[in-house]
Amino acid sequence: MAGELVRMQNIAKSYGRIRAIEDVTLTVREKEIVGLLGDNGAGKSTLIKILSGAVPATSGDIFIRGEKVEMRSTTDAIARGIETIYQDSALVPQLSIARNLFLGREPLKGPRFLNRMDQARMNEVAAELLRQVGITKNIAPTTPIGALSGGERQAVAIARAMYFDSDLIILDEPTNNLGVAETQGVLNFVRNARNSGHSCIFIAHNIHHVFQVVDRIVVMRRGRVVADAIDPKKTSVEEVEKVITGMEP
Ligand SMILES: Nc1ncnc2c1ncn2[C@@H]1O[C@H](COP(=O)(O)OP(=O)(O)OP(=O)(O)O)[C@@H](O)[C@H]1O
Repeated sequence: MAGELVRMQNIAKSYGRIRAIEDVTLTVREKEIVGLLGDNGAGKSTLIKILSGAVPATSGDIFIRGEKVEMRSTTDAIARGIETIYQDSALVPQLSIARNLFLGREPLKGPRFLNRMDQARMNEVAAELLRQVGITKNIAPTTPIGALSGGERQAVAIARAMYFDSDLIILDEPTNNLGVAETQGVLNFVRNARNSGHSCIFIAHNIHHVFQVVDRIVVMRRGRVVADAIDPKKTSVEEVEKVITGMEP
């Protein structure tokens, strides 16, 4: 079995007097796709915000490949190989696809002190990535992000995480507001992510989408993990719905 990539151990988070999550332990193995499910307010977003460095935990520890780490900012998390993709993920609509792919990590050309971006190289890599993530329509790397559909934007954000070789890609509701074909595109990217050696945490309200791509389902309810080893191949959507709502016998 593949090794453990991430372990969040006994994590708690309070916002003032509100306990958003309590004593949560979550692990993700190498090349594993974990589906994180739970009703509104169950604590899913809070948990992944802690892992992505966006908010600090009140208590608990995070380990990456067994080493204890501090996630003080999203930059810390990205440096540790954890990339989070939200709906409309930090892409700049006015900038081109190529510029968005390299945002903050642009390749340079000529002497370093001139700080000149290598536009041709960015376009070349972007064109190849667009092909890899299945944007086969004739979209040039110089197209502004603002001209793309929701699904195509997700594809660009996922391509970015894959190109910079993030170990763990967190997708928070990536299929929200997407059409059928675009949704299938995103689900394909997730499958490809595993095939190319990445791990994912996939959060979606649509359980059917989660069932299609994940290796294991974790369910949160009222700030706690109530199930963490559900195999989607061995259960039904209805059974998982019961766990989510707390209606199981
Ligand atoms: N910034 C905040 N300040 C105060 N309370 C918060 C804050 N963020 C989240 N909470 C509370 O923490 C709890 C967990 O919320 P969280 O957003 O993590 O749940 P979720 O499972 O992601 O829900 P959803 O599916 O609706 O996004 C909720 O009770 C929520 O109201």
